[in-house]
Amino acid sequence: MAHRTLGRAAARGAQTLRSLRRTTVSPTELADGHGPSTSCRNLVQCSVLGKPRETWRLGTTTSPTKGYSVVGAEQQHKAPTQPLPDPEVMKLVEAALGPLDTKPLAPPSRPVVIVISGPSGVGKDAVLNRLKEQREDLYFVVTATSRPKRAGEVEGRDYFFVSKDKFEGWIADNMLLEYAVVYGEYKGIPRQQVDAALAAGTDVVLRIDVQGAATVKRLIPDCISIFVTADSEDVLVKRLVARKTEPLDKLLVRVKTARAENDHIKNFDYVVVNRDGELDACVAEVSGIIEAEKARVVRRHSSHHGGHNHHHKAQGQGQVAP
Ligand SMILES: Nc1ncnc2c1ncn2[C@@H]1O[C@H](COP(=O)(O)OP(=O)(O)OP(=O)(O)O)[C@@H](O)[C@H]1O
Ligand SMILES: Nc1nc2c(ncn2[C@@H]2O[C@H](COP(=O)(O)O)[C@@H](O)[C@H]2O)c(=O)[nH]1
Repeated sequence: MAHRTLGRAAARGAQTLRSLRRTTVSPTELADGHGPSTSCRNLVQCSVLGKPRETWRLGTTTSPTKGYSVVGAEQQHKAPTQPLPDPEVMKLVEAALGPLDTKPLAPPSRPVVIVISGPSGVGKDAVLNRLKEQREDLYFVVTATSRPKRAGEVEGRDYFFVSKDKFEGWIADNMLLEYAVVYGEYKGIPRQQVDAALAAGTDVVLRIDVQGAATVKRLIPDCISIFVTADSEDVLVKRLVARKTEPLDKLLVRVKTARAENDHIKNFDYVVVNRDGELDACVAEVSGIIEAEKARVVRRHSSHHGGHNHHHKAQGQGQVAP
């Protein structure tokens, strides 16, 4: 699948970046033609010539006292050379044991459902939007709502915006995996999106409120649930106020709800703090959790099928008609 290939390429790129090492060269070394390598010198020269973006991308920093600190020197090094297997010995092994199997030794990981939840304004959308850019291997479900579209929101990207009547029709037709009334409006997960992605072997990400997370955990016990929180209540509320999407009365409801939601952290598998100004760190943590969970042997055992049996009627919560 094309997007899986892209995902693997992204992971390889991240690995390469992780393996980069910091080295230091002085301007004199550069002028002399010494230093780590030609392309590394070029990177530093970019910085000297005032192209900060080029050098920033590879993590280069400048130091007035020590010269120029460069990340990227190791990129020039070849992977350690592997000795070639002796063909004669290979023949002897195959003669003794029969043809060697080229199938992957690790069983493939079954697709997982990842639930991202947390209080309003904590940054769930911000985290997921960044994750989308990095992880083309994941499917991000677009949920449905009866809430009116906010300025800047796009149909089919942020939500499927539908009337209350239409939403209730979907409930009656069992088209929603989960639904709830959140801040007085219907929100629900179109079942078909989840089923299609899982059937294609793709991991699915759901961004839902805490009551929805509890419902999905009950329907899909082996889902990975992650509660995103902020540094403090003060930081959370400042974020919500700065977003300017709610009038004061509705904002107060969200803050009161956030207080109650925080008590539900214990029901989640993971809690991740989306620290102020450190969105990327939060995204990396979420991505790391997903990778670690997918590497768990229990998720790879082909005979284990726990979890994805969610084909009974959606259990809406707080089903007071909005
Ligand atoms: N790490 C961060 N540091 C500073 N600001 C952030 C951070 N993460 C998100 N924000 C900002 O906080 C605001 C709220 O974020 P966002 O809309 O993603 O929250 P949310 O959890 O999806 O909210 P809701 O549940 O109401 O949809 C946005 O203006 C966003 O840009
Ligand atoms: N239980 C569900 N909650 C959902 C779903 N889709 C979104 N949400 C959550 O609603 C709140 C408020 O969102 P907003 O866009 O009005 O600010 C937020 O916490 C979302 O995660 C869903 O399908 N089910």
